[in-house]
Amino acid sequence: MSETDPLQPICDRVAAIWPAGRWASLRVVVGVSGGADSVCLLRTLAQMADEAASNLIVAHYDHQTRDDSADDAAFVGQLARDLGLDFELGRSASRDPSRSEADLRGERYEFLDAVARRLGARYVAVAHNRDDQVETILHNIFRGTGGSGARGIAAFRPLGEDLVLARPFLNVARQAIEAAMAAMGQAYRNDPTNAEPMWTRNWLRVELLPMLKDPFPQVDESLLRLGQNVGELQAAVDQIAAELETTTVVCEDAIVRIDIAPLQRAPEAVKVALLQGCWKKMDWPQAKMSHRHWKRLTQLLKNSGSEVDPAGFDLPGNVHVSVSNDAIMLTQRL
Ligand SMILES: Nc1ncnc2c1ncn2[C@@H]1O[C@H](COP(=O)(O)OP(=O)(O)OP(=O)(O)O)[C@@H](O)[C@H]1O
Repeated sequence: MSETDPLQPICDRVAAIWPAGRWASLRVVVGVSGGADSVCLLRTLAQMADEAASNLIVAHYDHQTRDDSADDAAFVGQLARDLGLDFELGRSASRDPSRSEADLRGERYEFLDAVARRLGARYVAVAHNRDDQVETILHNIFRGTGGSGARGIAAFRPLGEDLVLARPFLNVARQAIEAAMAAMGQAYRNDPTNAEPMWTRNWLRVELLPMLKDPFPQVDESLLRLGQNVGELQAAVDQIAAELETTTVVCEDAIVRIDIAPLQRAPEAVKVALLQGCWKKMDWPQAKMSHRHWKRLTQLLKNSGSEVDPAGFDLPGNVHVSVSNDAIMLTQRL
């Protein structure tokens, strides 16, 4: 590649977290909405994979949220053909305008997951970028988050067995993406909903962050550094919790038993990580577990549950808590 190749700096940034040697010989489903980010991701991966680019599968999901959404699908299909790549199109059965952002995301990931499994892919790649990471960290801080939320978006996340969600653009700024697309003359579709400050995330992007950048020009870097530092601390806490778990937690017949005494003096963050590890292991829903709920449990680990009603109490997700013989017992009532 020539030194003036506009995509090269982006390929280098991606290679720093996801070198082609790790994925180019495997099948990779690339989620392409048609916007600048995912079009750029596709072009970047195709360039990095070079001759192995035919392992890339272009996948687009038509949510049917806009009258012209079929044009996005046609655009992505044409781009796949131009690059000589396979194209998979999914289409929502619903046109219901009241579907939430989370509903749409859920449908989309279900589709990407299904395509990947059907075609034997090892990765699904999506194009969340550095600005998305900044917005996510800020959003999570405002919503109220523990260490895991302040870490932001993970670069890699398992999607069940043998399939990994990869976000190789987390170090690539939106501005660099748009500049590279312009320099290459690569067209992309604009999603008009991205510029409307109607959803909280878009409000952060369109209104708040630009406002913060005036008095704090380094706000992006500061938030990213915070996310990274918190991530490292959280990893250390998780490790301590995992070690303690081996001697204090027993899961048997759908009942989790946690010995209180050895955990009494453990720091609060370690107790929370240990408890969240139990929820994960048992596949219990955590979404409705608030700070207050975790706090209630860590209090039990602190004072041996002496003030708990013998009948116990329930937590969201129908998880029942009781205390007996110096241990907390957790079980899900179905
Ligand atoms: N309709 C689509 N079809 C295929 N892939 C898509 C589609 N929409 C989004 N993607 C993929 O997901 C990435 C992230 O998109 P977007 O930020 O809109 O969604 P999200 O997963 O809901 O993220 P967030 O949680 O930040 O809102 C895109 O860059 C693209 O790779």
